[in-house]
Amino acid sequence: MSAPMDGTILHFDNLTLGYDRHPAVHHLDYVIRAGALVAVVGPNGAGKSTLLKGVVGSLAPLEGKIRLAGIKASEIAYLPQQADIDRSFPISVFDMAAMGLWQKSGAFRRFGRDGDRRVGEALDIVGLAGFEKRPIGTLSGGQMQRSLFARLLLQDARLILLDEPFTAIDSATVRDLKRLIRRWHGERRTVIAVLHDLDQVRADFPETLLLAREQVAAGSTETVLTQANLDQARRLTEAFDEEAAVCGR
Ligand SMILES: Nc1ncnc2c1ncn2[C@@H]1O[C@H](COP(=O)(O)OP(=O)(O)OP(=O)(O)O)[C@@H](O)[C@H]1O
Repeated sequence: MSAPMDGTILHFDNLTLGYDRHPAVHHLDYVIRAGALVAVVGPNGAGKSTLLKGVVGSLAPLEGKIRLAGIKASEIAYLPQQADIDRSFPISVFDMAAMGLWQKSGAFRRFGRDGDRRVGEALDIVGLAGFEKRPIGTLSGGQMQRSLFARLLLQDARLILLDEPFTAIDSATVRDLKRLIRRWHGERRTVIAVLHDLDQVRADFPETLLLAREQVAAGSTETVLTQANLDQARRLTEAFDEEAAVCGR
């Protein structure tokens, strides 16, 4: 990876994101270092998915900024929540994974034998060798998640965003996918994952951003995931007014 060891990759500057002028995340100031492995946690509705959507550019800030440092938008890979993925799309496991190559080379390029080999290798790594021709609609939840991780592998991205990658996934798949995340971390890629299982966060993610529409705490996981901070996040999320307008803070 070409990212400097102590460089930053992503800056949130007084960031407010929302829908129809109603903020879902507001006044966030935080910096992510290149190579960091960061969990984003918080109660339901805390704005975690919204934050990732802002980073991939599918939601423009209402206020403030998201700044990428030293990377291009095309170097970001994004795994949406399972509920947001249309599995009725008639595409094979092979072609789904191969989409990971497009981002670098353009959608209509043919990849030839080298591309086919790389897709095969990625499917092998995620444990889906032999599934190449299966329509994605016939996969189990865990198999589908494995095929999406194969796509991420092929994207070869420097910043990887994962929205609830382990929700409703069997334990063997979780174990295998965690291994891939560790591999990405070892390769100095930056990984940001929205997670609900705090034991998982404590075990595998050194850094945590605790959100409740605003930042409650951020930094080393141990200092962020205290009972006091978690209680505060719950109180703030419960008290949030869904109809609130963007404030002038
Ligand atoms: N497309 C949308 N249009 C309007 N409001 C939305 C939209 N998507 C999310 N919201 C609202 O924004 C707020 C934050 O939602 P978000 O999905 O970011 O929360 P979350 O922390 O990811 O929650 P969960 O843990 O339940 O997935 C919620 O009040 C939600 O209803």
